[in-house]
Amino acid sequence: MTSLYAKELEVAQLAVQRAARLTKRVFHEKAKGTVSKDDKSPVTIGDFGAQALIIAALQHHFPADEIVAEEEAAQLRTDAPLREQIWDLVSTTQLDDVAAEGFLGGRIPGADAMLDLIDRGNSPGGARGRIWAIDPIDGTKGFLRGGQYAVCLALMVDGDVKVGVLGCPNLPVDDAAPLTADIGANQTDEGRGVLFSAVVGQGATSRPLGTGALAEGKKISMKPITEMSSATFCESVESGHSNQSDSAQIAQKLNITNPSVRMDSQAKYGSIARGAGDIYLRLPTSKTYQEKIWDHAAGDLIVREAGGQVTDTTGSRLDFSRGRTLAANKGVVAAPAAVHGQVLKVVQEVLGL
Ligand SMILES: Nc1ncnc2c1ncn2[C@@H]1O[C@H](COP(=O)(O)O)[C@@H](OP(=O)(O)O)[C@H]1O
Ligand SMILES: [Mg+2]
Ligand SMILES: [Mg+2]
Ligand SMILES: [Mg+2]
Repeated sequence: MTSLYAKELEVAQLAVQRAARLTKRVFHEKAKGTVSKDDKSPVTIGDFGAQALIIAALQHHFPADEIVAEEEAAQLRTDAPLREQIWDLVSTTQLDDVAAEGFLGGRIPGADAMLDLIDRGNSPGGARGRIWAIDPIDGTKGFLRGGQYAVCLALMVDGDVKVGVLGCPNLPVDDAAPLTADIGANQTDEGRGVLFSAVVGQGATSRPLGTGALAEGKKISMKPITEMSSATFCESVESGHSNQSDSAQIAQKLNITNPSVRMDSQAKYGSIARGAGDIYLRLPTSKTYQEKIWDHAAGDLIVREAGGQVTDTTGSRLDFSRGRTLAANKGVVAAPAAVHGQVLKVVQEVLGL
C-alpha cells in the first residue's frame, strides 16, 4: 500500500531539489540580479527562477491545486533584461537524472509561460481545499551573504499542513554536525545541503540534497532537553525580524548560557527538528507585522513530526487557514513538546502577556 500523500511528497522533494539547484547556480555563476521589492526587501533572479520551476512541477501534477507563493511577475513583465536573465537560468536548470526530470514534467515552453507560472502563486489562500505554499528563497538576505537560506514548499489541505519540504543548501549534511550560523566566505559546498521532509502522521526525515534522483532518507527527531540550562536557541540574524533583546532575557530566565545561534530562514526549523539546536524563538518586533504562511508552513510540520510543539507567543497553534498571512498569530515558539510549556511561560513573562 502506498502511504498517504506519497505522490505529493515525491513531487515536492524533487521540485525543491531542482529549484535549489537553480539557486546554487545563481550564487556561484551569476551576478545575483538583486532588485528591491515595494517593502524594500531584496529579491533576486534566484527567487523568481526557483518559484517558476516549483510551480511548473506542481502545475504538471496537480493542475487544480491553488498556490500561495511569495513572488510575483509584474516587475519582470516590464523589465525585459531581468526577464531574459531569469529565463536563461530557468530554461537551463534540470535535474541530472533523466527519469526524475521527466517526472517533473520537463521544460517550461517559453519566457511568457514562465511569467504566467510565477503568477499562478497569487492565490489568496484560506481554509478550503488543497493549497501549496512556496517560499522560493527564504532568507534572501542570508542567501546574498553566503549564509543559510531555504527553498520551502508545503501542502495545506483545508488549512492544515499535510506535507512539508525544506531544501537547505548551506546546512551540513550530517544531522549530528554542530549548529553553525554562517558558512564563511571561503568554505566550499563539500558536505553541505540537506533536504528535510515531513508528512502528517508519518514523521520527519532528512537526506542529502542532491542534483538528480532522491537520496535515501532517514528519520530525524528533536533532542530531548534534560537540562534547560544547556539548551541552545536559534533565532534570526536580522534584528528587525525577531526581537533579540527579548530572547536574551528569556534565555537568562531559563539559565541558558550558550549564546543563541543566529541563522537566516527556515533552516532554524530544520536544525531544531534534527536536534542540532533546541528551541526556535521568533519574537515580534512590531504590533502590525503579520508573518507570511510561506515562512512557516513546512517548518511547522517538520518540527511537529520530529517531536516538537510549535505555537505563537500566546500559545495558539499556527493557523494557516487565514489567507496569505498568519493573521491570527504573533511570533513563534518552537521547542521539544516536553518543555514547550516551560519555555512559553517564560516567553509570556518577558513579553508581558
Ligand atoms: N518585520 C518582520 N518581522 C518578521 N519577519 C519578517 C519581517 N520582515 C520580513 N520578514 C520575513 O522574514 C523572512 C526571513 O526570516 P528569517 O529572519 O528567519 O531569516 C523573510 O523571508 P524572505 O527572505 O523569504 O523574504 C520575510 O518574509
Ligand atoms: Mg522575500
Ligand atoms: Mg521567507
Ligand atoms: Mg523568500
